[in-house]
Amino acid sequence: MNNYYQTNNQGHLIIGGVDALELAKNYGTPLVVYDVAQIRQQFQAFQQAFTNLKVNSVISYASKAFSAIAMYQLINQLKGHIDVVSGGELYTALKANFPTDRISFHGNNKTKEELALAVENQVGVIILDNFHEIELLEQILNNTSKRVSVMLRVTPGITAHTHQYVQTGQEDSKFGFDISSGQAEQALLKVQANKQLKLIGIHAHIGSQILAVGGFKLEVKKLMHLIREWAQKYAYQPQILNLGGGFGIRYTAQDQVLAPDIFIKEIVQTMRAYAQKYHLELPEIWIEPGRSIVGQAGYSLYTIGSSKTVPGIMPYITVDGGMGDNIRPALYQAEYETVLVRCPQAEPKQVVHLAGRYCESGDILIKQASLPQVEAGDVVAVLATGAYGYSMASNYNRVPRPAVVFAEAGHAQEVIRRETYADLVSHDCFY
Ligand SMILES: Cc1ncc(COP(=O)(O)O)c(C=O)c1O
Ligand SMILES: N[C@@H](CCCC[NH3+])C(=O)O
Repeated sequence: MNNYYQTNNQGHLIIGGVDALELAKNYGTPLVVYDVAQIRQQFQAFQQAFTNLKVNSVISYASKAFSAIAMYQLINQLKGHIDVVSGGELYTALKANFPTDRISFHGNNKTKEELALAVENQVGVIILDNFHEIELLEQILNNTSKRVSVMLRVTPGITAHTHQYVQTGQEDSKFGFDISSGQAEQALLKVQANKQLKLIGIHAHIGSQILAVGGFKLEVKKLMHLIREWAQKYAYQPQILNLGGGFGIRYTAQDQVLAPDIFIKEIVQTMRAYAQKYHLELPEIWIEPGRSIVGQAGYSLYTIGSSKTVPGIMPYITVDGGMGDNIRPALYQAEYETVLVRCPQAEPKQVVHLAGRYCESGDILIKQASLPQVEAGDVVAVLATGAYGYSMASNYNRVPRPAVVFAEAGHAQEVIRRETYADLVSHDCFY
């Protein structure tokens, strides 16, 4: 079969050494389960890749991919950094007692309150995205003696080879200071003019679910060129180059994935070559992987309910979740694979649309999914749902969001409890 899931001696799917049928029985479905060892392995693979190349580096987990107190605890155990993009993610990290000096604060429209929360909690670095934000931060620091470390997010003018909705490095992007029009340079001057802002690095992020290394090499080239220009013109050289995230994962057999060490080796080689060519010191390299840390470690378990068969039309088999817990198929036409939990290795016998339960025709989790014979009550697992699944979940149709379980070494623990109907109305007020 394949290496993307494991089974026990009863032939059932296991996740983190725990029988997935037991997980479905004990915690109910839909259920999101993470194989924690896989998260650790991915994170450590990025750390090790830099260590092998003797490069100073930071792996900052992009927590928008999956944010939870337990997840921040796990990254802390691994001595990693995190990036947060909202007051809510920051608050969650604070609740997890995540060391604030290892937090990067991102976002293209941080509010004054969010920036103040970041300053008050002494986050490691605020990644500045636009002029409005620089002004807000200056207002917060005014009349204090505080000094804040910042990076500038620049848009390098690179169109990553990925879905249009997850491209971010092209000039026509809502994120960051554009390099070619001179905005990035203006931002540099503005930040340098304020002694309370300490510019420690330059940041760029070209997009997400990128499966080839070419875009990253181009990014390095553009950024090293920029650094040379600023070194010559302003005698300024950033100590850090933050290349963002975007490393792609395997969703289906079509995705040819590169291992972290391949990406990192190519990136570092390119950076070393430009550092030598431009007579620059090699900056410390930061990356912000999100999807590649949690994506393949996550599994969504669903119970099959109704089915519909019309002669001459592909059958629909419906599960008890869908776009409320995984919006990605509807939003990006994302593709997934599914297996029958009681027997993942069973021969496929039918091709069906695996539909969700929400009141939208577009709520199809997998179009043309290959499945063995299944019946109502069977549990299926959709694979590689760990990134941007739960984190983008909604209460559409007032369906409670699922529970999330961490499984490791044969032990399972709920890390986010399932929402109840009472939770759903807990913010409603009588009129
Ligand atoms: C600034 C920044 N860093 C990191 C990421 C994480 O990307 P990914 O989950 O693709 O690794 C994103 C999202 O695309 C981002 O916008
Ligand atoms: N939500 C997107 C990724 C967004 C990356 C954020 N900058 C996805 O599911 O593919």
